[in-house]
Amino acid sequence: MTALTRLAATIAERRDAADPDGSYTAALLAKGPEKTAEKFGEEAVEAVIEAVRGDPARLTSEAADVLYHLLVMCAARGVALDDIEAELARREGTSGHAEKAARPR
Ligand SMILES: N=c1c2ncn([C@@H]3O[C@H](COP(=O)(O)OP(=O)(O)OP(=O)(O)O)[C@@H](O)[C@H]3O)c2ncn1[C@@H]1O[C@H](COP(=O)(O)O)[C@@H](O)[C@H]1O
Repeated sequence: MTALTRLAATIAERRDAADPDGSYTAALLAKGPEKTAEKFGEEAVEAVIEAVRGDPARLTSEAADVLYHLLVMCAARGVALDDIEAELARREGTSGHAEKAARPR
């Protein structure tokens, strides 16, 4: 099991059972899906800033925040890491250029 898989399972547990006083994840989810989306957006912008600045260690840290907040945002809407992995698997082998060219106009 990867750290990402364990993190997704922890987030689902916190969503379904945890006390917001003892869990940041539960406290954030208790504020609603819109708040989780806002936090994801903030963290994504921080990662963009670090990508532009170019320090790999700081970008790694911000990227970890982005993945955590992405999973919390998706959990708030009932989307699991398994669902995202299935979508990625469906796309495997299809070039981004080919997918774009096949879109309805
Ligand atoms: N990976 C993370 C993780 N990454 C970031 N964060 C938290 O995300 C928060 C982001 O900080 P900010 O200052 O941007 O946000 P904020 O303090 O909520 O401020 P507001 O803007 O919301 O007012 C910090 O409290 C970080 O600690 C995380 N909190 C939890 N996890 C994982 O989730 C697990 C469960 O955590 P709990 O739910 O707290 O038990 C942990 O064991 C970790 O594995």
